[in-house]
Amino acid sequence: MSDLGAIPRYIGNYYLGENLGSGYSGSIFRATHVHTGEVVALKVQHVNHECPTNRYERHLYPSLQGGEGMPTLWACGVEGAWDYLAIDLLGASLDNLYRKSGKETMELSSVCAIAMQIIARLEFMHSRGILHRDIQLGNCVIGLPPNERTIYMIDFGFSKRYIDPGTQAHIPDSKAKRDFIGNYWFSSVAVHCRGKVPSRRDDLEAAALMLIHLLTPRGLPWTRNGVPKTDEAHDRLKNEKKAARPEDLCRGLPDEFEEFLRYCRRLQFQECPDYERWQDEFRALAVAEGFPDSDDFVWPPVHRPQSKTGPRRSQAPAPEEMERILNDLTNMDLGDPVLGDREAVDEAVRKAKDAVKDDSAKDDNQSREVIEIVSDSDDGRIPLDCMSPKAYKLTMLTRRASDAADNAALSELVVEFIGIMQSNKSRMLTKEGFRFLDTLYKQLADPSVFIVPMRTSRQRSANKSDLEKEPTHVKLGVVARLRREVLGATSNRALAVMVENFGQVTNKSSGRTVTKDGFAFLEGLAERLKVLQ
Ligand SMILES: Nc1ncnc2c1ncn2[C@@H]1O[C@H](COP(=O)(O)OP(=O)(O)OP(=O)(O)O)[C@@H](O)[C@H]1O
Repeated sequence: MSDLGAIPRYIGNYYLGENLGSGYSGSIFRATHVHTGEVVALKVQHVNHECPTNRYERHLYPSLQGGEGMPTLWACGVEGAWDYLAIDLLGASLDNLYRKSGKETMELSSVCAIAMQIIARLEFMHSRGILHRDIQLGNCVIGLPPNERTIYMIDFGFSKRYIDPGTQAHIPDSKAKRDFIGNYWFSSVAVHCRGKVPSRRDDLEAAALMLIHLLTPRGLPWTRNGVPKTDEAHDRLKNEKKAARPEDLCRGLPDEFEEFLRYCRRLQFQECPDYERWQDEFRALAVAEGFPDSDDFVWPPVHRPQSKTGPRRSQAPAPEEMERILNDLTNMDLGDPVLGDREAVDEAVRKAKDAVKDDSAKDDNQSREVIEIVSDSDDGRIPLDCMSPKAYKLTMLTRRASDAADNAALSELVVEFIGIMQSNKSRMLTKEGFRFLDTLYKQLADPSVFIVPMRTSRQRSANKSDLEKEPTHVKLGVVARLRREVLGATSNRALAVMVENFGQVTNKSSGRTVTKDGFAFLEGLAERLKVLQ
């Protein structure tokens, strides 16, 4: 830590004012240029500091100039015993904003904006051949007006070039034991717990963990005991981090967060992340939740009347509880046979389903209520009224698919499925999308089950192993082949196998995204279903 008392009042033509923050390696002051009057943030560090981060930053800053959300470097140098950097004066860090809000979690709209902006910042830094390596809330700050909606990256003291400027070669991977670089909370499992060399994927994983942290009451589990003070405590923290499964960390959150974390962890050491795709995913999520189509970070967040922000948790009864309530209602003697009369129930169910058919595209609240009462719970995780519109529509579509009476009805549902997938910016097949394909498969594989609603998942016996045995280049061509072959299919059974293959290949693809070939296959499927009765 710098000796604050020893820092002079003037350094490099700057007059030092208020101390804005002090870190392990130095202090930051609001400072005014003595000739121009320009106000900057002056990062000051003793030249003999054991960890000369200012010196590192000074060499990296020039490569980052001009990027959105990258502070401008106004001056730098050494004066006497002091190494200084004069950079844009910025506003509060995300950490400060989050703490001061006093809320358990950040609003989903804010987190989506943070996601889009941080991914864009990393894309820029990586495009300049630099890794951040210390992504955390304290290193993301908002600008001062008029830039208060922009998030800036600061603190490049741990940053490093991963591309050799001379040879353009990527840094090599290494199994050699190395000191940990990063932070306890958000550094990736590979870097923090397994001692791997950081690369682009690890910056992204840190961002993913940070986003999940913001949406989790009391934060990520391993952050709850504070900074570890002993090696044993640090080891415990690492073990907890390593053991935490994405599905547990992201329980109750929109799927995108779990998908993003898994995606980051699947990336290879030298692989270039698909930054654009993930910015699109979080933009699409925000839009699907009814927020503006913008990555502006608006703070404090604007109140939304029909907010579904924060983790999707609901006050609605658990599925078992709901079933018990319905049973009790059915058994009650209310005089008139209302719920107790099977025929009345069946009639109500039929009407409700008709209403949904008419209204399914409109997200009608009234029909939604009816459906919730007559339908069984989805998977017990996210109640219908808490789902994103895309998830909700796909869930409704799946229910209609399980009740479909013939191929013509299935054909129409496939067309609707295409419509839902294409109306969303994200073409990723979510678990609701997979459920629709599953149901379609079941209907096609065994036509005798038509009309009987199937709510349970079942084991599929078809030749999964054949597909798994195929080499990657064959797999890549599977959807293109399906697209061609679907038009010549002669039975529902053949279509079922194709739907299954399509689901498996998409599930194995890195983005689980429905490609152009995928949509063409689905269109062909809808056509074929009309022909095969
Ligand atoms: N440009 C800036 N404008 C305003 N405040 C800033 C600026 N840069 C940093 N700060 C404040 O100073 C704090 C420390 O900054 P920074 O992280 O760059 O320094 P550091 O010495 O590397 O810190 P640490 O050792 O904690 O990583 C930040 O959390 C932030 O609150």
